[in-house]
Amino acid sequence: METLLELEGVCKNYPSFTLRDVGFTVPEGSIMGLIGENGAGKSTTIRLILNEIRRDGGSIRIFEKDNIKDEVSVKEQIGVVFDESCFSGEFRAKDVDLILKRVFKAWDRDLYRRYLRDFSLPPEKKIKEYSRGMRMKLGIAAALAHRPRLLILDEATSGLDPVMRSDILDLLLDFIQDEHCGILFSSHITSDLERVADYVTFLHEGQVVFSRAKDELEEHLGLLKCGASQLDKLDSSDFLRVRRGSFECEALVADRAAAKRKYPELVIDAAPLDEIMLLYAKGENS
Ligand SMILES: Nc1ncnc2c1ncn2[C@@H]1O[C@H](COP(=O)(O)OP(=O)(O)OP(=O)(O)O)[C@@H](O)[C@H]1O
Repeated sequence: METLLELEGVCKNYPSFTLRDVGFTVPEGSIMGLIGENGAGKSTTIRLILNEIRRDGGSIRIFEKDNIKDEVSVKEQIGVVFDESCFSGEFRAKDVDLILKRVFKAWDRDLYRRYLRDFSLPPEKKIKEYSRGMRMKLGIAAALAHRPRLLILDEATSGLDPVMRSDILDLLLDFIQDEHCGILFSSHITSDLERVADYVTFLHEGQVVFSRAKDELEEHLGLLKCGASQLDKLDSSDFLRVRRGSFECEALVADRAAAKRKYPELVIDAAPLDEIMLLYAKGENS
């Protein structure tokens, strides 16, 4: 199985933010979810992959080629969807067709028109007259109509209603039916990632906390809940992160089965992605 995208030791320094040593891979036939709180570095990572900003260290390989040296050829096979439409509001969907057929060698007009029909997007209407969901769907149609192997979505489902989000997630699942394709999908809507992602990379304050198969996370990580006095009696080396509330405390454990054996009297459930994010954002080291 080929690796579609591979980041190794990627760094970017801004005056008040550093993306440090970021690494993860997206294999063929899979969806990688990139999660993290606001400002964690998700968009910065995506902009580095697309060579829109200069990286300060590390390497990025797309289809096993360098993302800078081979930028033109790799971009021909990448579809990108941002959280805001990148087309002028004065354009119509039919103008996007005319523009992108000059940009991409593999632009498929029939496929694009089929997406417009399937998504109920009127080709004659100005984009500024579309709803947010319609603009998002137009972005997805445009990203898919040149038949990319790698689809990159930056917060593409945020601000959409559950029905529209569900449609888009179904479309993504459909896209990776072709096992040579893959998706990098950044979102802070953890339930969307829980539904479709095969792998999850969690960015926190510019660093990767983990990059693992979603099933593995569900199987191994655990969320322990107990009172403050009880927590103080437990072995803090078992915990990755701890959050102390006035009534209840939560601790994230790396090995749920081992923690259950050690503390059979306590409730230790699987840790949902939003709880993991919360514990890293608001909790403390044990
Ligand atoms: N051009 C820039 N100059 C300076 N700082 C920047 C620039 N672009 C981004 N940053 C900073 O980098 C940090 C990470 O931003 P980024 O947009 O990557 O986060 P994010 O995880 O995508 O957040 P969100 O979920 O809110 O979109 C932020 O602190 C931001 O202020």
